[in-house]
Amino acid sequence: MDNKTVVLFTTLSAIAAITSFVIFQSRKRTDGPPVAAGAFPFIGHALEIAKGPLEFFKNFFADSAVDILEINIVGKRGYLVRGAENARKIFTSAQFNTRYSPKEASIELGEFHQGILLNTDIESWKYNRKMLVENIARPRFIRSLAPKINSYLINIYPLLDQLAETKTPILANVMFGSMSLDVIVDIVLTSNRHAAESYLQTCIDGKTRKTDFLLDTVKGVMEALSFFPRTSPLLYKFIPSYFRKAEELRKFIRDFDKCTSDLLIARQQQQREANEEAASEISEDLATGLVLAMNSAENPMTFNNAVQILKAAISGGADTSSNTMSFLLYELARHPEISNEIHAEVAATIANSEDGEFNSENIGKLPFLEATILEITRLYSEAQALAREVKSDFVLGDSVLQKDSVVFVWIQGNQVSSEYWENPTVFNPKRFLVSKELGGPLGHGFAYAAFGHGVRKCPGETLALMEIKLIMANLCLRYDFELADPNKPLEIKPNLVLECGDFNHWDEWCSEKKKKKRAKK
Ligand code: HEM
Repeated sequence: MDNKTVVLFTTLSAIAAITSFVIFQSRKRTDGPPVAAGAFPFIGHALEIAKGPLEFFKNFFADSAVDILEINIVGKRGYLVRGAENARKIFTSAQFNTRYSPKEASIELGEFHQGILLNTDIESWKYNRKMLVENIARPRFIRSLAPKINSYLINIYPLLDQLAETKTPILANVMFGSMSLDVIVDIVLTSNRHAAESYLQTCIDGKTRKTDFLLDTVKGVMEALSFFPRTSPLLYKFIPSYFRKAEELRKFIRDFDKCTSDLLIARQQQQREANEEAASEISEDLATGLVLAMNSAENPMTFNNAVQILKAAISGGADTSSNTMSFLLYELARHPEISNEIHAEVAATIANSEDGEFNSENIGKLPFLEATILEITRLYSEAQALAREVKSDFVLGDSVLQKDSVVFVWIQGNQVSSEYWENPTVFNPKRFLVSKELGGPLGHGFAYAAFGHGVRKCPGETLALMEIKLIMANLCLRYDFELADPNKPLEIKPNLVLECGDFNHWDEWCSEKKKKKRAKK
């Protein structure tokens, strides 16, 4: 074992597991930009089990002399790996095409040999992923987003205007949570939900927010995706509180299955009944693409596959985009100079647009906004570490990752490491304006991998970047943001994805006066 590799064996006794999980449940990060891992299957488990030596873990990774940390949990060998070069080697090797997920967890989540995210069966994963990508990453599909999102936002502005007028605080994470689910459901199903409108209306009326079945279900599913892979089955089989939690989460999984199945059945019915003209009108979304694939004469897609793909798109696309926009808004509220620069860029672009709207062309001409979005995904990476199975012995630096182990690439560690970034914890979008032609994810080198890389990289990356750009361009054009309580620390919850907590938010939208001044410019 060389000096770049440290071995730490943690023996998992039942007591340690129980203690660690209680700690896991109760821990919330409240400090600034996150620096430690805590998300994605298993890594949270690993770190929480080692709660005692947690500082020890952190220190290893703060010390750039340590690149590979070996751990042993429940008899499974694992490695936590940092460093851009190590990330490159793992992401670009053909053997790392399976994300690790304990079998019991995959079964609980309905992802065992089906689905996309935690599917370890290569054949069905490849098929489902290909069908998803063929639908949601097509240039035509991406182009169709601008009019959809513009018309969705039209109903939101009058409400935001009222809130700005009265300086009523709203919760950004609730607004973006609702908005991003509304948008993804519209994108995949052309179905109009109005959850964000309804939330903003309750803020105006001073009432309590109504519950939203789909939003709560998707949130529950995200929690289940975090809970089952991290929790020993011994706990949720035999300890009453865990048993109850597991039952509660299973209900969300069943509800989500039922809900997506019903939506697909409805779309099949709609497709059957529609005449040709009407059918072509609803053919731009994912659900229709799936129904067409099910009807295909050659190798038709099964209903189950279609449901899995729909579920992957809705669950994969809701929380990630929502948290990213919430973190972005938080930083914009703290950095008005950046918010103003984005405003100037979007205002100049819109001034040249004939209809005064963003479209698939002019939205591509916002380099500063794009850089700001990448910077926020660097500082607040939705996935903290990416897990891959090691299928055969793999030489990494001076070490050998052993066959049948699991390796976690600590992307957040790389993304805030001073080895790769100047003033790494400072929010500075300008660093993404300079193309260093470093290769790797989005051309910014392997120290940045917020959407992953390689065969398992995020299939929704283009869609997400377009969606966030459209929403943020429109909001930055119209409003300024301010924190209700600038002294309140940002609450970050490392669940499956990095969740943005409440930050009693932007109470002051731009005043009428400021809006008019901006409009004149
Ligand atoms: C800001 C938004 C988003 C972020 C930061 C994000 C990030 C990620 C990351 C880091 C991964 C793991 C990649 C890897 O292991 O190499 C992933 C996987 C995935 N994402 Fe996203 N994502 C976002 C939006 C979306 C959207 C909009 C969709 C769907 C429409 C989506 C669907 C998926 C799916 C299905 C996977 C699993 C892919 C596989 O295992 O083959 N994501 N995402």
